[in-house]
Amino acid sequence: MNLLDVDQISAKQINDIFVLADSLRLNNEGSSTLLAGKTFVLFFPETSIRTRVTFEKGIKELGGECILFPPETLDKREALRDLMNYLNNWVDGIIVRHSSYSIIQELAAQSVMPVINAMTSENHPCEILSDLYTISRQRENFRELAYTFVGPPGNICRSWANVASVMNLQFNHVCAQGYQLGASSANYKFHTELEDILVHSDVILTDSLPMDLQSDEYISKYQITLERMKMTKSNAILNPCPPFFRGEEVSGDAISSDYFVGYSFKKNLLYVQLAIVLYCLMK
Ligand SMILES: NC(=O)NCCC[C@H](N)C(=O)O
Repeated sequence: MNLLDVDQISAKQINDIFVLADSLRLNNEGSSTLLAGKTFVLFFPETSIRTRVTFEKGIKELGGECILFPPETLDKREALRDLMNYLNNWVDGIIVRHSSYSIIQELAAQSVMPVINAMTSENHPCEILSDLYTISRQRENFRELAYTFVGPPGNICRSWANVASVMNLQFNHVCAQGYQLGASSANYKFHTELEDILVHSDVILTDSLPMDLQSDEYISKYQITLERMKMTKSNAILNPCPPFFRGEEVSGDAISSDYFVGYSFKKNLLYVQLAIVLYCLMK
């Protein structure tokens, strides 16, 4: 199977991926040859760091091989259908970061092997599944928490909204008027007043700001500062999507505080992405 976005898999499948990630994390014996003889083609821009390091490291640790191309390789004149029908001869999986989600969907439609979306402009399923996995292993009541995303309705916001609807989570989106992701639902509520919703929030999520939101007016109203984090529920956490920018969507004092869950929070990207690879190969 493919992993194109979180709203294309079920809550049970997400749970199965999380259980697989547990066993990889706890380093079950014999796992080191699970991908022996398997070859993965990766399409990543040179600027990708975390997602690529963890996919490549994980695949190699389980005995698999990675062949890396820049995503522009997919923008050549050759029809993707032709490219995929050649790759189908030799390759066991495709992992692709490309701005265009429709290119990834087209690759998947032509592929006999799993295609995994490693981020598009529309969505970022692997990152969000990894974040939710980490929260779920730190907080047993993760399904009852209030998740508040403050920022643009981009790829990170959209994948959080999608996972919220699959897992039936309470997801708040806070941004300026006009930046709503979609209609309100049981799992998606849009707000323009940050302070009003912080008091009901357990997990604060951010993404970097596009140019049109990098104004003093927006930043003073919506930046996550230490003072604002103090308004949240007890035990609340701040999980900014990297790369994050101090002085823009988050303040330096919020990042230096105990609310920031830290760099180790992303450690599970390695296990969750590998679990996704193994799960997609099995199904
Ligand atoms: N760690 C990552 O994979 N970063 C995600 C960056 C998300 C950001 N909205 C972007 O599209 O560049």
